[in-house]
Amino acid sequence: MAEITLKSLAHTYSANPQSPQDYAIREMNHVWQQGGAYALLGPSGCGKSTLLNIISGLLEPSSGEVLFNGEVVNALTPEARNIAQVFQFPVIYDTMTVYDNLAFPLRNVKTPETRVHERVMEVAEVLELTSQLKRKAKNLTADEKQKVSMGRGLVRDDVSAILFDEPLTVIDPQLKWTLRRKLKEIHQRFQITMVYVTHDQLEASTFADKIAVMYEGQVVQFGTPRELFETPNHTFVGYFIGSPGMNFLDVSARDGVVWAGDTALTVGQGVRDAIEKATSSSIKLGIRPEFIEVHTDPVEDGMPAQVDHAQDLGTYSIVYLTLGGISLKARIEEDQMTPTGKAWLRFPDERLGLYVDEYRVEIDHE
Ligand SMILES: Nc1ncnc2c1ncn2[C@@H]1O[C@H](COP(=O)(O)OP(=O)(O)OP(=O)(O)O)[C@@H](O)[C@H]1O
Repeated sequence: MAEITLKSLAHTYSANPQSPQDYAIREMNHVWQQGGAYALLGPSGCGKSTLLNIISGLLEPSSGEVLFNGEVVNALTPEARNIAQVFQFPVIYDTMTVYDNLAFPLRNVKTPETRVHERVMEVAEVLELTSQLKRKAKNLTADEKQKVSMGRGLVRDDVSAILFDEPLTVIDPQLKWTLRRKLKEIHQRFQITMVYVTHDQLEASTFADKIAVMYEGQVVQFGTPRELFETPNHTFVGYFIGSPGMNFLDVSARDGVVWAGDTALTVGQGVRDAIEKATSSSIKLGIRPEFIEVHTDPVEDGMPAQVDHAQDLGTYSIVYLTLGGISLKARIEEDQMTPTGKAWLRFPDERLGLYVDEYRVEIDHE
């Protein structure tokens, strides 16, 4: 098992990189601690697979170092790094039985047969493959094949880490839910460092204790699911995490008033001071749909908004609003009145995030 450190790591596929956009991984420093359950979350093309392949040794980084327990492993092959990797699509031997497929990684490192049997039976049980062990892999369904592929990744308990690259893509939605829980269970049982790549926030939150959110080749935040929700460090995290994502308003301060376009916002002194202090031309206030107070009647400090429409999602509704010229989404619970025509909004100060040049800055709420 290993702690994995990425030191000044960068990667480009371009022979002649000219700008940061030419890098699939922009220079980063990052540590995956030994025994942690991590997710690497981000949209398509942000560099997740590139990073995973650099860690496993399938790809050599353009610059920087990968360290396992403090030792540089850049020159080591994937086998020498002792990493197990589970890919999006099954990697199994069709002509072998399920048992032999699961046993393969262990036999490959000359594990005694009694131990092979123990581990194969243990992993088969967790993945509910026990009744399939004698079947030839080629006769399995796509779901079953991927379970075997995952089992092959999980069967060795002496690996440095297990890397999963969107392993549930081909799995039926109902089974996905079960397998995510199983993976978590396996992690708790074996305490192996696991990094799980996905573009699905739900998948990341169910599996991982901590999530690294990637955007344009950078880890823009590394935190618990709760931290990513409550205090996104970057506008992208605010937008990407949550359903729907965070609302952002371009703001400026003039004559002691905070403006979003031509609309004066009612915000506290701390927020106003922080906006006045910011020197950039890119200043945004962020507020989650869950935290906007929506009133059906005028309230003190309530900002009048137009209600465009509401979407009833069963236990809650999403209300689409326009404040000044700005579109906002608010989430209201089922016991709350859904406004029609007009609503009055309040932004609780402690729920507002201030973003300067896309990164969150502290607000002094005193
Ligand atoms: N072999 C390659 N040659 C050239 N460019 C590549 C190669 N592999 C990836 N890229 C580019 O590098 C960037 C990062 O790709 P990568 O596959 O790592 O992202 P990702 O987050 O894993 O995306 P996805 O979820 O779609 O797999 C993208 O712009 C991609 O087009």
